[in-house]
Amino acid sequence: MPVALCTMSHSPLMGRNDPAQTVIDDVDTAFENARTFIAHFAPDLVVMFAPDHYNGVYYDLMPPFCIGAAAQSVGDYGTEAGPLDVDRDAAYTVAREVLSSGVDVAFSERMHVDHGFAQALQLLVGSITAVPTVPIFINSVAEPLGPVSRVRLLGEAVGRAAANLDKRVLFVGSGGLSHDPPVPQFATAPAEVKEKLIDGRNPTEAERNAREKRVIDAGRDFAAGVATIAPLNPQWDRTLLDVLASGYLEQVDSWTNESFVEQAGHSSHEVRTWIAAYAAMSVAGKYRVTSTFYREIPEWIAGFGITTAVSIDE
Ligand SMILES: O=C(O)CCc1cccc(O)c1O
Ligand SMILES: [Fe+2]
Repeated sequence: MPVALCTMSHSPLMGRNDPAQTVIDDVDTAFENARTFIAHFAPDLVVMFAPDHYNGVYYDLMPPFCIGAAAQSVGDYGTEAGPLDVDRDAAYTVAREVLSSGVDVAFSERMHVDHGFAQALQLLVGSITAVPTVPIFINSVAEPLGPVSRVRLLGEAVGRAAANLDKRVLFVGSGGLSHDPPVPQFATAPAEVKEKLIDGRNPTEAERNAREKRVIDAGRDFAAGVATIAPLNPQWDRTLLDVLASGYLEQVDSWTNESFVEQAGHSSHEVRTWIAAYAAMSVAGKYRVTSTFYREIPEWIAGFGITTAVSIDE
């Protein structure tokens, strides 16, 4: 069965701190093209890699990776809340293959996910229940992180599992590219924030609003050039897009986690989701990137990219 790929940046600042209308129009067109691509491919299953931002997964038990056999969206930033339409059988099959490969992935019968999953599903397929999904969490914010080579191996193992599902599988990666939104860091957080990073599920409405306001304010300051967060790095982003399109994904193995932070900001680790998706795609043979959108969008605190790809031997 054929496989296809769509990777995209997400940003909950979309619609909350918008750039010029021409930029929005360009992004809308790119998403429209991605939706057309996906509709044409007609996936039976979405296998989706996405991060979390201390809305669903916390330091009480922080896995590097987790496959969900069932998942709940927390509905942060006005995204759709409630259960995703998870294909449990496919999730178990994928988990078995990944574990057999020696990648020690966590597994959940009630994974909690945030805008990293929900916004992408809503933008690409319309809702969190539109297409059966296997959600795969990739820790992209909570230190310590393993080497990015492990993410590539995770992606390959997922790709092998997908090949045995007898389904048209769309691999999705959600996150990145270069960006440094004000996500708290455990090491430097004050005690009360530390506690929220360990066990912050079900925040009060006031707590959620305060968190979201902090990020929205940061977006406003960043676009005005007065924020203290790291700049976007379009050159780094373009290099990453080139590496992913080249098919020679082992190149990322030499990229240290420190280099991601130094060159592209703390949340650039979210491109782990793109690396995993492309690695999964690579298992089916050579692939061709069929569309690439890229634009720096400081208002959304994102080097903002959208790509689609198909197998060449399809
Ligand atoms: O609320 C948060 O913790 C971060 C929100 C956020 C902002 C910009 C780009 C992102 O990828 C993102 O996730
Ligand atoms: Fe994010």
